[in-house]
Amino acid sequence: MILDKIVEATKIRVAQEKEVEMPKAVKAAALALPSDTGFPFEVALRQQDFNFICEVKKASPSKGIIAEHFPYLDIAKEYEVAGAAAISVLTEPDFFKGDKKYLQEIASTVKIPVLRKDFIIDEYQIYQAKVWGASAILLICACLDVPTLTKFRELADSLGLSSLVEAHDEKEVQMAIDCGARIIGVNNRNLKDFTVDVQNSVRLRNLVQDDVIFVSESGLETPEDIQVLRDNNIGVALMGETFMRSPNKVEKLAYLYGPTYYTPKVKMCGISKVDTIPAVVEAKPNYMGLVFAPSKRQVTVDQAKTLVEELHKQYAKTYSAVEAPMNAGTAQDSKEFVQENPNFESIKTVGVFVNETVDNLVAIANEVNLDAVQLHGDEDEAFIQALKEKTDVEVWKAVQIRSAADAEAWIDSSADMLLFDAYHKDERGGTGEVFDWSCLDEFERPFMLAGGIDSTNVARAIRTVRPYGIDISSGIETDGVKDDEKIKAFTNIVRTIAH
Ligand SMILES: O=P(O)(O)OC[C@@H](O)[C@@H](O)c1c[nH]c2ccccc12
Repeated sequence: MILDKIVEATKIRVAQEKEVEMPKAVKAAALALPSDTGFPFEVALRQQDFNFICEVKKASPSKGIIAEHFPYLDIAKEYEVAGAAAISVLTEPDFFKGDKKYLQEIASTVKIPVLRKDFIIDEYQIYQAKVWGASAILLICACLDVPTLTKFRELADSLGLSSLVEAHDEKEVQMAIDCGARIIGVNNRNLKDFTVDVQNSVRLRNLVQDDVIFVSESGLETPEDIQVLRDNNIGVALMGETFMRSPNKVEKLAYLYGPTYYTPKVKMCGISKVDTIPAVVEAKPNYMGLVFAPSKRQVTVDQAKTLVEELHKQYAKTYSAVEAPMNAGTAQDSKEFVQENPNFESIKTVGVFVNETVDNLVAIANEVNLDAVQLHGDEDEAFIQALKEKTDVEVWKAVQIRSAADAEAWIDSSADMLLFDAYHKDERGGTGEVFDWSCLDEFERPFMLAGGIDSTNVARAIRTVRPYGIDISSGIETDGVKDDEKIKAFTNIVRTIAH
């Protein structure tokens, strides 16, 4: 049986590895690392909607070589961009052509948690996983007894590593439960004869309580497969081969998720140079943000005026010729055309302010021709109401989020839009920090999501938070300067995943 062979080979491998790196040293290195990790692997798998663990796998005993060309780091980065919740990396060398360096490099490159996929039979391998940067390990019920599973899970816990405990049948699911697993994976592939049956995880789902994370593993290929899992109360899929064989993993994951049924608005914020306008016009976000408050992206009223004029001029030049009908001769015709063609909707401009007076806000909004003002300071509800009496431009309120209550406090605000950002005790925004989006799970009002959004997390932001819109600033910059390529890449990702 293949599993026995793999376990035998693993024993030999571990013995050899212990010769090279002394168990004592590996253990000490693991213990020197922080154990208060917050178990990011589990947090990731508990996000709203459905979550994918995408696997980096060069070969397998059942399929032979899966990826001749194996740019493992690019594959992992693409998984992250695509919106994977976590990445699984094979480190088993003899049957799966894995390598510890794949895990080490991937874990130090991506921000999402990484699982060490191997045949763990010795505590030594758990310390290794920690040292190499994993957030989780795999424990296979077919290789270990319950006392050992328990011991290994507890060791992993003490290091801040999560354990995905893998089962294949009723008996093994019971073993997983008995060892106290918080994550149980049911393998659809029988490791004894390689047969695959996607229904296997569905069949065993009800044996496991709802507070345990349940993962369906192996042999998953189509959106229909994923739908079957969803319909059966399974929220996580672990997939390797299907992704490894897909040339475009962002498209593949979007296809497996299915339509988002909406497209979030995009606001590109902190535009401060005329040079950036062509890229903005080309990307066609819904909003362009100009920062009037003190910031490295601050613009003066005059600069803002020039930027807005330039935006409107270049926008008209780029799109009107192509999209407006030939007979849109009169101003009235063009206006009607614009009204009837939502795609033609121009890019609106939003000014960002901190504790500015009502009079100044009104004056600047008029002079610069802003469509909205976004208040990032201590402005309260009374201030917003006073401002709304003096102007027709939209009033947006930015709120820093530490808890669900911070958002809930604004649910009845008269602000036209709320924008949620990371909390910072000194800064008013644009720090590039991501906050705990689950604070917004129960929030029932449209909002813009801000705070450290970039190409690597926007897919997850859209799928898990479903915000009315996305606000991006540092995520489209390189070294503090807006980057045309990042603007383009970000726009492409949003278009690929949201439809
Ligand atoms: O490539 P697939 O069919 O999507 O399967 C991925 C993963 O489930 C599979 O690689 C796997 C499941 N359990 C394992 C244990 C060891 C090695 C590999 C595995």
